[in-house]
Amino acid sequence: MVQQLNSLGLDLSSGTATESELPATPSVVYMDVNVVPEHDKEGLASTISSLQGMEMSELRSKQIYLDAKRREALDKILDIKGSIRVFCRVKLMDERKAASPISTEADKITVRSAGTRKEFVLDRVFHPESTQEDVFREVKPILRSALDGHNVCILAYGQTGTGKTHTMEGNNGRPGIVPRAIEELFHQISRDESASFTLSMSMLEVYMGSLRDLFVHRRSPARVTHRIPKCNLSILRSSDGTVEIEGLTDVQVTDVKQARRWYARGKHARSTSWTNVNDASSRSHCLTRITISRSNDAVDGTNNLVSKIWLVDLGGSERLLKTGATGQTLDEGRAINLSLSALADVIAALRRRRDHIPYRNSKLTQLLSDSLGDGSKVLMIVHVSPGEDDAGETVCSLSFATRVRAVEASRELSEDTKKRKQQRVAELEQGVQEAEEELRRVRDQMERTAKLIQEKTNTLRVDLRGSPRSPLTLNPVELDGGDTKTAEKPVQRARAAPVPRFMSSTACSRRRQQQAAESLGRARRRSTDLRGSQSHSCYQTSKKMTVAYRRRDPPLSLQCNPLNVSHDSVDSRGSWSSSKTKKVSNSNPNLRVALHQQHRRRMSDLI
Ligand SMILES: Nc1ncnc2c1ncn2[C@@H]1O[C@H](COP(=O)(O)OP(=O)(O)OP(=O)(O)O)[C@@H](O)[C@H]1O
Repeated sequence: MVQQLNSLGLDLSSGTATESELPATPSVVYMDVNVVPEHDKEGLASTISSLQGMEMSELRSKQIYLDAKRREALDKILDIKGSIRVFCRVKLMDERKAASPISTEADKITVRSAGTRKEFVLDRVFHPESTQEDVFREVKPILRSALDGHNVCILAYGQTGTGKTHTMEGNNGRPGIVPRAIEELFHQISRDESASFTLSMSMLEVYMGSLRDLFVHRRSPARVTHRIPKCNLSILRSSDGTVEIEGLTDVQVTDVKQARRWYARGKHARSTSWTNVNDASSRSHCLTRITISRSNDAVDGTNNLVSKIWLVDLGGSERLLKTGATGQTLDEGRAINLSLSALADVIAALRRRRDHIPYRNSKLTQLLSDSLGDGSKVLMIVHVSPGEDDAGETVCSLSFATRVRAVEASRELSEDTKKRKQQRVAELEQGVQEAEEELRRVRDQMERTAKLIQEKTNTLRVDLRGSPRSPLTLNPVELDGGDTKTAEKPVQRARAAPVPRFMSSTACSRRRQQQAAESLGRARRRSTDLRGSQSHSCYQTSKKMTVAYRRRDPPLSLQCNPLNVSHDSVDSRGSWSSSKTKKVSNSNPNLRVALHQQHRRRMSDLI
């Protein structure tokens, strides 16, 4: 068998057969059936079955192995680097200002002020001239681990005006982490054929301890009293620790453009809410959640993983230091103070591997509780001002960063150990790169093999159609994989004819044919269902949608709107227009069905 495959130019051991090594398309040679002796036809059929069976299954096994190897190496890298990492970004210095009291090194920042000198060691320090690209380069690997099934949390922390929003959102010319992450995720899933992915998005704001959905429709202030029912969402926690927010709008996004439009809408709602509640900009936390459903059916048909990425623009921390505030300002200051302090406590407890992690101390930590702990990857970017006037607050922010980091590793490690760690990381990174290259080669070979199978199958079909000797008159519709009903009669005729043994259908091929017919029937039924269906039926087809997305088919999303929010409610400017077809779905597929009735009730209140 191996000899047979090798004679076709497919080298299983190396997996590096090239296009030129593959045999020329034999269809021209076999157009005239008289040229194809019976024993050659048998050989062709047995080659097809070998390619379908042995070759493809070997390639698939290799793909699974390499993917596992790549993920394992990536996990090890993140473990060595630490699953909680703290970066610092120093804001670009205003030219008019005097010399900065801050000096930076790759992982160290020093603040000199009022005759004192304080040094802080972090995982990475970005100097004022660092670009958005520099920052994102360090963030990128963590996104890969989200696609591999880990929950990820990226938090921007710092005094008001130090560039948290600049880092997370950026602007048109210099996009920040969120738009870049969206683009990167779509780029990675388009290349990763080891699994199918579906992405969905939510945005919310934590203000004074209550949660507000940023994707929800808002009316003019005069009608606000009737129209903002989703400003105090509840947090649900399942027995396995998974967190879900009851009634939070979760929109499935099938491409970068769509995701960007939703993000623009969320940002817009956030700024509007600031205006509504008077200067709340630095008193709220803005959270963007991207949920990734990974289905490994492309490889082994078993695993289904759901992971999420939280991208958090935290409220300004300077209010922690302010005293003498009264009334609402004092309350807001307290709310921020409490939630940031609770966050630091949680991260410090996790870092020190404490038994009890105090998640319940704030809404923010409750929300993030399944994305901060074991198996999750956390990245906090602490923002500081380079100005002399802000030196006090800078020291406070960096002390907070150090507390979060709970220096247990790098600073206490000897230079020798540090070097060994770096070397190990470099080796693992090399391993990841090699596995990715090998995966690309395997994917190419799978494509070539599939093409070859198709060509050989076509050759046999052409032979049967065109053969003056052959009594078979197979229906072209059936031959081309068409409607099984229309193909039924000719197939029966074919059965009755004296078919060569190798051409008679096997139990396996009959089963495949049966499955194809069933899935065609299912697809038709589903597309009919979708026209008037509820959210859950759309989610059932999400896997198919991903496949369609990959193949650049006409967008199925136009038939199936898995967001439960009508597409026409989103215009190109990112503004919101009211639509009666708008519905809300829960973002956690596991809770979706259970919560379905509640959502419908909530939305019926809305309409
Ligand atoms: N690294 C940087 N390079 C250039 N401009 C920056 C940088 N960081 C911040 N800025 C600019 O400084 C201003 C304030 O930044 P930004 O709004 O991001 O601060 P913030 O920390 O999010 O404030 P707040 O807490 O009020 O939301 C913005 O105009 C922003 O474009």
